[in-house]
Amino acid sequence: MGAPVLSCVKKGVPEIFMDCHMMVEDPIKWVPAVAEAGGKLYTFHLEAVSDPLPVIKHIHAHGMRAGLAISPQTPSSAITQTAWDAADMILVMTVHPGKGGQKFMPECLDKVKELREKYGWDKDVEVDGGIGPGNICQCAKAGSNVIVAGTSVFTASNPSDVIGQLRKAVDDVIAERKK
Ligand SMILES: O=C(CO)[C@@H](O)[C@H](O)COP(=O)(O)O
Repeated sequence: MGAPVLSCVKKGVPEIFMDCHMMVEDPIKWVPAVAEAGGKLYTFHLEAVSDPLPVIKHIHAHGMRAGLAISPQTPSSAITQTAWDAADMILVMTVHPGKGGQKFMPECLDKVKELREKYGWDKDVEVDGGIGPGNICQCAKAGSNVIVAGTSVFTASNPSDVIGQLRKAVDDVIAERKK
């Protein structure tokens, strides 16, 4: 899905917040087009760049929030303090990026825990891949507060009920942590 599709979605739903996960080789290249199309959060892969900071600066200069993603093979230690401070969100993939419908990899949640222990709660930590009502509590307890769910929502007989369950699990953990 590229910028032309984003433009059409934005036209149909003007108030939409488009979180754009860019699984591309040269992420800096697509920043202007995605911003122009109405993207609000531009997430790119750490594995695709030698230094994430220039890309993050470019994203911010185009008026978007910047997300930094790590794939299952990349350790949490690859997210440096500088990268954490510069990004608005870290995405910890819980499947190998590429397609929906894959099996959730629970071991990836250790990285969410490590990031929270090391850096705290001043940034969003998103998880993506194989997530649904059956594993959302694990994700939320590990420290993720932004959830991507495809198959579990789109194949549900009542998608809004599934979304409600995902939201509640995250909200409950956040409320518990604030006590
Ligand atoms: O882009 C990706 C994986 O590459 C994800 O966004 C998935 O598409 C999420 O779908 P499910 O894993 O929830 O089916």
